[in-house]
Amino acid sequence: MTTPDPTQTPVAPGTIGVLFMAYGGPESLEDMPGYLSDIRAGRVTPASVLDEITNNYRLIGGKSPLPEFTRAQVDATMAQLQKLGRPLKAYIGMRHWSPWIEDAVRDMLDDGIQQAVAIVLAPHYSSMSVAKYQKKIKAGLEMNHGHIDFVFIDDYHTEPGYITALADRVRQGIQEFPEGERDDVHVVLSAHSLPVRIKREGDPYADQLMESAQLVAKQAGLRDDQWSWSFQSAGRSPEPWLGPQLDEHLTDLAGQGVKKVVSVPVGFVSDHVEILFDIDIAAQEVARELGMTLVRPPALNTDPLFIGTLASVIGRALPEA
Ligand SMILES: C=CC1=C(C)c2cc3[nH]c(cc4nc(cc5[nH]c(cc1n2)c(C)c5CCC(=O)O)C(CCC(=O)O)=C4C)c(C)c3C=C
Ligand SMILES: [Fe+2]
Ligand SMILES: [Fe+2]
Repeated sequence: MTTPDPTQTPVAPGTIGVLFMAYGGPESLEDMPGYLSDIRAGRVTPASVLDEITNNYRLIGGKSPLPEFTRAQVDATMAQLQKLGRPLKAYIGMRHWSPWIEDAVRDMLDDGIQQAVAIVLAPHYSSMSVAKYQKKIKAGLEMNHGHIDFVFIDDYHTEPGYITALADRVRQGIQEFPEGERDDVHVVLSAHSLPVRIKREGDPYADQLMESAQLVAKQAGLRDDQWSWSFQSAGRSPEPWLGPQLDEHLTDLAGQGVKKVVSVPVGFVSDHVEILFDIDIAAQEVARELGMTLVRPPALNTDPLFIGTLASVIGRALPEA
């Protein structure tokens, strides 16, 4: 066995780290108590909530597909970035499960990375989402007594490739209905809810979502009365969360005579429980009970336009050569 030379860094000098961060997801049902404990910041998860969420994951295959989609998105984005001819190395860090952001930062320090770009696989900024990922990077640096010059990408919610990819999804969803019925289809754009208090605190999240939604609707050529906004997947805490929630919203739409719905979540960039359970199972059931047909086109995942967006945003954030 060879002893590693401590003076030899494993990456070429000048290599820039690209840290991709995502929410993280359980790899098996046994992970659920630990995963929920991290999301709930150590607060005990009531048994009924643990059972309910574990069952939701059971219904989508017993694990989260998010880690695999994240890896595929990272590989595809790095393949695009390679064309720039710059020395880059990708790292993946999750906020709520392994591989943890703090561990990715330690790996970067071990590799001798001095400059890096950090991006969250979530296009909209909030103090309760993107800011928390960035805080974890800082914690990782402190924990390991290291320094890396990070460029933080805060948001990319108006990027043309991202908007076009979503507008394509909207059109794809509408085309699932017979030609003569398409004028009656109503599009519901949505994103993860957050507690209402973020609005009082001046958080840009809700405004950024609305900007994305308006751009998508315009690009998809929707009439103003042909689309609407809804939040989804509110957490189980007693404080008020941003609404309307998807189930209430579908009920309202049904009351207005809407029978055909296309659901496009604009805040999520890959398939995970908030889409596969909250929309494909829970919202579908509500729609069925209301006599509606609900179509949910595929998530962005490795859509080339979305991957091109990630590569372009990261490329622009790279430090000067
Ligand atoms: C913009 C903010 C959030 C995004 C995006 C988000 C994505 C996301 N969430 C889950 C799974 C769960 N989230 C849960 C709670 C929860 N989520 C957010 C915010 C975002 N989540 C908050 C503020 C909270 C509440 C935390 C708390 O302190 O209670 C939970 C726990 C159960 C619950 O409260 O519903 C789960 C599970 C995934 C998979 C996901 C994907 C990107
Ligand atoms: Fe969450
Ligand atoms: Fe959630």
